[in-house]
Amino acid sequence: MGDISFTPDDSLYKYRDSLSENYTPETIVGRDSEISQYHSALQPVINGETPNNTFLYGKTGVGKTAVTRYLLEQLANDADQFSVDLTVIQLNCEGLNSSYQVAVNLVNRIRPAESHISKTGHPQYEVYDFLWNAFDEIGGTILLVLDEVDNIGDDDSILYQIPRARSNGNISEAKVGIIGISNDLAFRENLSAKVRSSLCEKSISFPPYGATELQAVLKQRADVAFHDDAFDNEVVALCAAFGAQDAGDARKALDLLRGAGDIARAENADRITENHVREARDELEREELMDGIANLADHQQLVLYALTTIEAEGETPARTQTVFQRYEELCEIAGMSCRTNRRVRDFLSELYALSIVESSQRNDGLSGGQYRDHILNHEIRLVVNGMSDLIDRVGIYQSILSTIEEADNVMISSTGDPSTTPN
Ligand SMILES: Nc1ncnc2c1ncn2[C@@H]1O[C@H](COP(=O)(O)OP(=O)(O)OP(=O)(O)O)[C@@H](O)[C@H]1O
Repeated sequence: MGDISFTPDDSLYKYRDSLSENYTPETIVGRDSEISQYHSALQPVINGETPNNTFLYGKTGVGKTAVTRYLLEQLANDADQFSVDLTVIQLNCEGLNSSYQVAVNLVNRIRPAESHISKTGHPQYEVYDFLWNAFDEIGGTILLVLDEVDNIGDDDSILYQIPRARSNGNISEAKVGIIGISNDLAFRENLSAKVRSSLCEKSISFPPYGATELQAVLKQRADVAFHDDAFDNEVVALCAAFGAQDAGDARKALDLLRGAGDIARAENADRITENHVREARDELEREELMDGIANLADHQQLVLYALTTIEAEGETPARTQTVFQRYEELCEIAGMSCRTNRRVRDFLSELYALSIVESSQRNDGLSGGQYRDHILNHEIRLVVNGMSDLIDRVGIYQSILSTIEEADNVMISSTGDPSTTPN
């Protein structure tokens, strides 16, 4: 075996970790309006007043956590300077789906390890009492940052109890404010009126990033991550343009830039090109699609297989009924019993929700009726690749044969073995 030693390779990257999730950028760019609203929501803290309960909402990767971290750090510094007694408690509510569990976790977060309470052994009122006492013991101003707050799904919500605790006489020393964060856009609308009015005294919406904002975010990181001559503005602009197209998610745009850097490094290139970005995007799209397809149940995959074979015949967009007929045919080939027409319609809606399929509502001018038609949202070869296990079991449908042969040829030639490379 040849030399397998590892040597540091820093011809491209100066500090690759700055493109990772855990890196905190020195400043936040492209979120001025949200920062200004958030700043005024937090202003009472520094005045020694009761904090506003504030609710942040927006899709994933739009800076809710980054902006919160940035402002709370500044607030903690300024609180020190103006002798405001401030304590910030952060809790991610993922997996905590009742107020009871949230209250237990908060109590244990505040108490030292030796006096933690059991996760099930106390009645709810007792856990709340522990919590009020814990708050009063801390005293001063307390900000509770509850990330993924939409997990808490009960009526007698802690999101209602905490804002009321002072006026109800449960706490006397501490002034507690909640910062709730959610990427479930329907959560706020579905809250009961009483919870909404207490939790959402200030609501701040974080819209998806546009290309200009993403460009600023990426440029700032690229300057830290790469050597000056390893990238140019076109590369950053292309990642930003793709990012804006893909839901305006900064996390994905950063992943794309890092992916492009990694491909360039693997090729020993001394700078990142637009081609590296396109390759990285292909790779990320493939991974995402693979994950999406791998999580589908067999019949959902069969419906996707049906649409894929129709697309390979050049017959998409295809109506639901056409997809259903091909699905029936595939079920028969596979020796599986079919689901109903209605179930297949639901499967298509789910594939649409996962962005695997694109569907549109159409009006039939002559009959005045309405129907939906469907088309793949990705290249056939990627979808076929993601369904390879199912295709192995069901068999290769005639219309996708050439796609599979082409993919095999690519794989054979990429092995670099000239004896097996077709001419
Ligand atoms: N305006 C910004 N300036 C600099 N970096 C940013 C900005 N917005 C987001 N980022 C970076 O993008 C990534 C995702 O952002 P963040 O975690 O804040 O998203 P989020 O809205 O909280 O998403 P989620 O709901 O999934 O938690 C982080 O690495 C963050 O540092």
